[in-house]
Amino acid sequence: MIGLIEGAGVAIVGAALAQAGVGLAGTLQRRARQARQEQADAKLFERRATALLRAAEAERAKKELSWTGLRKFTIERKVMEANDICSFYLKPHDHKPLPPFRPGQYLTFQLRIPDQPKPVVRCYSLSDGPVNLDRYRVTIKRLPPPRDKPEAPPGLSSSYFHQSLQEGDIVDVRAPNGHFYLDESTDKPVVLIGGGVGLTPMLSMLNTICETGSGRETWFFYGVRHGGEHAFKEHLQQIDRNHPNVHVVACYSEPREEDRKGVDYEAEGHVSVDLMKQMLGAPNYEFYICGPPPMMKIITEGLEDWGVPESAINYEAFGPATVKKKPHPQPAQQAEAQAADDGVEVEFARSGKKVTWRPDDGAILDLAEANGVSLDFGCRAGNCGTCVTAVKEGDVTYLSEPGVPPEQGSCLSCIAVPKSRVVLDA
Ligand SMILES: NC(=O)C1=CN([C@@H]2O[C@H](COP(=O)(O)OP(=O)(O)OC[C@H]3O[C@@H](n4cnc5c(N)ncnc54)[C@H](OP(=O)(O)O)[C@@H]3O)[C@@H](O)[C@H]2O)C=CC1
Repeated sequence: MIGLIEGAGVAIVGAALAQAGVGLAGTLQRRARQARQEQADAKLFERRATALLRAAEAERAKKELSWTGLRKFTIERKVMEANDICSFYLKPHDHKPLPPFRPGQYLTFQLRIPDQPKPVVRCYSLSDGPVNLDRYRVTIKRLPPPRDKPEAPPGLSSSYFHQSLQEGDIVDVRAPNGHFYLDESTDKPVVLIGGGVGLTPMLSMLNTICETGSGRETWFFYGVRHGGEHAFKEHLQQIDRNHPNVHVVACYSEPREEDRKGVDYEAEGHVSVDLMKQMLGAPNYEFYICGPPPMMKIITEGLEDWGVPESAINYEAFGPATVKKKPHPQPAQQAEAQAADDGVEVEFARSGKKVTWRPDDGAILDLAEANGVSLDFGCRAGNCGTCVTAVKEGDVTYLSEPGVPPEQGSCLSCIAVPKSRVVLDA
């Protein structure tokens, strides 16, 4: 009996110990989880605090070091990155420090090109991060004639950069500018999308994410035709290898025989929203896009259809066919929109031309060019002010917010559209 009781006692104590053991293990596991969570929170807090400090310091340095008007820069180095794509490393000729910029911003150049009656203004994205700032870098593709118009001249300023400007030459440059830049105040997962030389601002963002040690989940989808056009290949593959939070996906639309899938590139075809759906699963990312206009249009629309809110889609467009987001007119704007659909008269007074504008014609600058009226332009994004044109009659509205609003009675023709009949001094 005693033996039985003793046996039962041992069993009870054993069970109690086992239970205590389970309880202890559970407690230890909970504590370990808690400690890991606290560690992760502390890391996140540290990263955010560092990012905020860096942003405040950058803002201070920018105010102190930025310049107005033109500043002289020496082309220190020219580096070919792929067929027809060249990087230009620019050192300030005055040897003074450079202001930081936001990853995604661009420089505006005022070029004195022989045989051109006026200085030519062009904007090129900075292609490196703003972390080690002893020089700026822009990467420029020598623009060939359009594929469907081989007889047209190649890009004026990109040819000048590639063929005429040499190491040691001096160029006039305005301070970094632009509204398209990476939001560094958040840790939200981000998707960068680049096409062709449109990879330049994305590279600036990607380098910043890596150089600042941000642990932010980052995807970079970019498309080129083949290995011959694959600029920064080794650099991007190295980033993909060395940063577990960063995933780089290269797509070739026309791979050559020697291009190896899985080695040189990851996917065949265009960068597409379908590919992103496969690889990302869900659309809860911040998206940044820069590339050829048809790519920007199709991807922007695809992302909206996938449920990405408009506020999470950021894009850069230099060039005539900017992305036109789906309009959501207020009732009061319906009549105006309808009138615009029916056509609005635009008169270029000095050229003696009257033409009808419809929404598909794009900005007034695009309309002018399509009708043989020559207007000056620079950034084609409403920032540099080169395209300012006097409005003699009527009123305009803008496709995107002007960087610097023009004087009363003038408009930025590169992003302006007529509200009603307008007469322009052009
Ligand atoms: N900061 C900025 O705003 C900058 C903007 N850019 C812009 O980037 C553009 C890049 O030009 P470029 O290098 O000549 O580009 P490419 O014409 O070489 O095109 C690059 C890649 O994009 C592909 N592509 C074409 N259409 C689509 C589409 N609908 N969807 C997905 N992919 C597509 C092309 O495929 P395919 O073989 O079918 O042609 C090609 O693989 C320029 O138009 C310029 O305006 C460039 C630099 C800076």
